[in-house]
Amino acid sequence: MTVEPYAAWSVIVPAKAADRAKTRLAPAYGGLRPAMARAFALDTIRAAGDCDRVALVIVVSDDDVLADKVRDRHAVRLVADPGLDLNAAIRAGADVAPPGDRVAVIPADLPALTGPTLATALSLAEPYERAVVADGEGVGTTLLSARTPARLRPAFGQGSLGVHKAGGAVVIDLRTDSALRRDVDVPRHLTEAAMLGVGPSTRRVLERLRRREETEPVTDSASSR
Ligand SMILES: Nc1nc2c(ncn2[C@@H]2O[C@H](COP(=O)(O)OP(=O)(O)OP(=O)(O)O)[C@@H](O)[C@H]2O)c(=O)[nH]1
Ligand SMILES: C=C(OP(=O)(O)O)C(=O)O
Repeated sequence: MTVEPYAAWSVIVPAKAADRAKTRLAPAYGGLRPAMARAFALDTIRAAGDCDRVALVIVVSDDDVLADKVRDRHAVRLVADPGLDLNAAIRAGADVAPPGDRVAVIPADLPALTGPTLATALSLAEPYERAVVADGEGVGTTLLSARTPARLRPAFGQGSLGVHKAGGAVVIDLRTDSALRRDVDVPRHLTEAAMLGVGPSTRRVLERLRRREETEPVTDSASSR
């Protein structure tokens, strides 16, 4: 009997430089925001690297600290950010993916993602020319895949799920509480990700946050919020 080998996947992870990333978290977490953004990226990259379906993780970023932490990891390739926008960064990643590999892109803000969860999504996406996973709100995109890098055609941005569906991407129906659907844009999302269980880098930042909250005096106005 001939057993078909599993397809090899390249997974692109675009990550904004941490000093500019995750600005919607700034009001809640202040000075910890850059460390938090970088920790989400590190845990997302770790999960992609842990996924047994993934042959290559392509990290597109200008974040030097992040680059130093991942450059020696097995099967990670670093690509410079073209400095335009998210879709241009993804296209720069797709340009270096092996042309015969299936390719997927996930945002770098999935701190609860694990290798097996990503493997399940990639297996479900495999039969399709293009496939998409919806974020927890069912509006944005947390995974876009294509049979070849040239066919990825990323259209991330507000309401991207609808745009990707209109472009023919088939929706991969994961449970709403899948870690692959819990991107962290606002503080409530971080609470939800923490309940799912985040990776080690994000755990360390949450521990710093807890210590900071313990040492900060609670004022009357703060306690009444
Ligand atoms: N390399 C790269 N990554 C990007 C760029 N824009 C967004 N991203 C990444 O794409 C993912 C999804 O983007 P957003 O959720 O909008 O992240 P963000 O822009 O850091 O967050 P906000 O400032 O709160 O809007 C995040 O992991 C970002 O780091 C870009 O221009 N270049
Ligand atoms: C960029 C996107 O969304 P967000 O900024 O909400 O993560 C998207 O879902 O395409």
